[in-house]
Amino acid sequence: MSDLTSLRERIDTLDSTLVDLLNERAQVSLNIGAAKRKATTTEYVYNLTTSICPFSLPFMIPIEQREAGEHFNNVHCISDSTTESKELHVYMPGREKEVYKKLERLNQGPLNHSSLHAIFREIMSASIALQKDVSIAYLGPPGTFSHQAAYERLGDSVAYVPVDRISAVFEAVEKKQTTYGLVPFENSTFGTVVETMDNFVKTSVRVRAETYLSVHQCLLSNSKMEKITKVYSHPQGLGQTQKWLSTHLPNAKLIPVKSTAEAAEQAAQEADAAAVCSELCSSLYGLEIIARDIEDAAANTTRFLMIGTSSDNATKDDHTLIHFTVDHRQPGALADGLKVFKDYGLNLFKIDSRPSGLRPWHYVFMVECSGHFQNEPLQKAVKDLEQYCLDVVVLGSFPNQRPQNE
Ligand SMILES: O=C(O)C(=O)C[C@]1(C(=O)O)C=C[C@@H](O)C=C1
Repeated sequence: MSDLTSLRERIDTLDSTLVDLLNERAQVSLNIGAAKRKATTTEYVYNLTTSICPFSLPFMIPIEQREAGEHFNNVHCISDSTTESKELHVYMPGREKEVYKKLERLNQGPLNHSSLHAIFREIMSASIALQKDVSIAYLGPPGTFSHQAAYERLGDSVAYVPVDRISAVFEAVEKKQTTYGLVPFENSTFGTVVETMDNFVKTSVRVRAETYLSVHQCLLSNSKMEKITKVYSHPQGLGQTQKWLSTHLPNAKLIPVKSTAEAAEQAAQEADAAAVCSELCSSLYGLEIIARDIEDAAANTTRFLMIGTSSDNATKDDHTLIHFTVDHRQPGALADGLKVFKDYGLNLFKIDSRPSGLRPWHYVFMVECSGHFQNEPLQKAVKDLEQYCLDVVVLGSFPNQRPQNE
């Protein structure tokens, strides 16, 4: 027998063991699904009859009441209680983070970590789909960076639903048309995605997970570089490549559209047009790659948030997103409000403000801090913050997934 034949026989035997093991794992996952279903029903009955959350007010007051000023001194805490616990949550970002960490520890090679990660991404994707039909809405059409980020997170076994605006991602989750949604939150070069922020201020969805994607922009077109007169992209795409575009295409008209993949779709239909988008759009929309890696900053990364109807349970390393409006009539209210995070040892990572939409020069502040809303320090901080605010909304907690070298 040749070496090759015997080595292939060895692979055949191992494959057969792998299939058995994968199915054994899948059966355990089905049992986990059944256990979660049972726990969900029990938890629901329990939470309806007891008040375990210190802030057990409804999560979000209707926008009409806010506009009428009926939102003063309201704290809305996301708890495991009432309506949200009726749902079976199969995507557990905290548990997945633990699984991936354990795999890295166990892995002695020759498989590298990222190959093992990709294999287990698909194993867990299949596992999720066995427990429940899962779908995720993203800013489409197919080929956007949102699409890629969602796929990297949830793998091949769930359904991907493209929508045409970021607000439609929120809507799909709110109306339970999809299980989850994925929205771009901030880019390391071009900053906060304001459309996402504005939707967070008026939504009832909760943050479930975060995910980071290295973003490499390409210039795609079916025209030669010297013939290009217009460039389509999402404002973030144009923003992340502004130096490159002003150097290489100083006279081109820059046209913002709703997404990078829509830009590719548009550029494919017009002469002398190009799109700033992902390389993937080249094959999806039939465009040539004119230039690769045209982002102005080498480590161009976009951070996305996965939204759903609830957050996952606390892990050892979580972040929480909160928005609040301060009472301007109290001097120093914002400074006092921010100090509560320090008082409870909670690190502040990010603070943004947006017009509240209620009246001119009135702002909603969005902060991201360490900690989980299920844990005492954050619960106490939120309670103290209430003293300085007209309204406090905890948007959710999620495991910290920031790449370690950043
Ligand atoms: O541990 C769970 O809760 C599971 O549902 C199992 C499992 C897995 O296959 O390992 C599947 C999906 C979750 O996102 C995390 C883990």
